[in-house]
Amino acid sequence: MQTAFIPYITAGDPDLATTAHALKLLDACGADVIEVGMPSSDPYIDGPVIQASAARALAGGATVDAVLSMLKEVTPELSCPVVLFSYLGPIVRRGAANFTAAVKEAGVKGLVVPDLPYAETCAFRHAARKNNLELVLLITPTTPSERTKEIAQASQGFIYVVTHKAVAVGFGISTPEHVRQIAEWGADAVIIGSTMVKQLGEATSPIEGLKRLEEYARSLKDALP
Ligand SMILES: O=P(O)(O)OC[C@@H](O)[C@@H](O)c1c[nH]c2ccccc12
Repeated sequence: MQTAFIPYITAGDPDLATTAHALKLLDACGADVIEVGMPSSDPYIDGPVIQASAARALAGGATVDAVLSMLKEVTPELSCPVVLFSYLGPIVRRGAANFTAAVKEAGVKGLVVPDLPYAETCAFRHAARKNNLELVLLITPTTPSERTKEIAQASQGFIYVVTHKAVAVGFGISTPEHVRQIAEWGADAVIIGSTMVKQLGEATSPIEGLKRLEEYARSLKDALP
């Protein structure tokens, strides 16, 4: 079994033109899915690296519309699917129906809404399904097992950790050695967020950042069997 490589980047960090390049580059490096984060002003579920990255993206003018129009341009050129991470705020402001339609229009295949309470997923799933978008749900090792079963059944595409379907493991994965080890456990996918974001965020220029991102992404992809 092959373990899929799923890098995460924040849209608009440091600017949307760089994100467009980064998407093409990660696709060329063999990403199997790319997670794109919609920058949020209160990304409270994210760790410090991605929070800082979202702040830079917002300071650089990455609005919801600007992010979606960048994605609309770029997704036709990618061979791998893009999954959008968005907090509930922008979705509620636009309305679930409008938001999911705009996301679909941008060529996005799936949606992760980390602060969507499970109890609310039903209505939301309906809007997502109408637009052919897969709604990926998350569970943690402390989710009670009954609830885990329910969520695993409701999740589409993959579940962001457990049973019956593709299992994607994420949080704290940063080195080729980690990636190799997770592939040995038999996970269907590994997700790398913070350290991916650092390659762009710690660089002195977008060009240097894209170069670092490419080298880093290749080193992880090469570590997979
Ligand atoms: O950053 P890490 O430790 O590599 O973990 C991935 C995680 O950040 C990424 O999948 C992610 C980005 N935004 C999120 C919001 C909720 C859950 C997960 C995420």
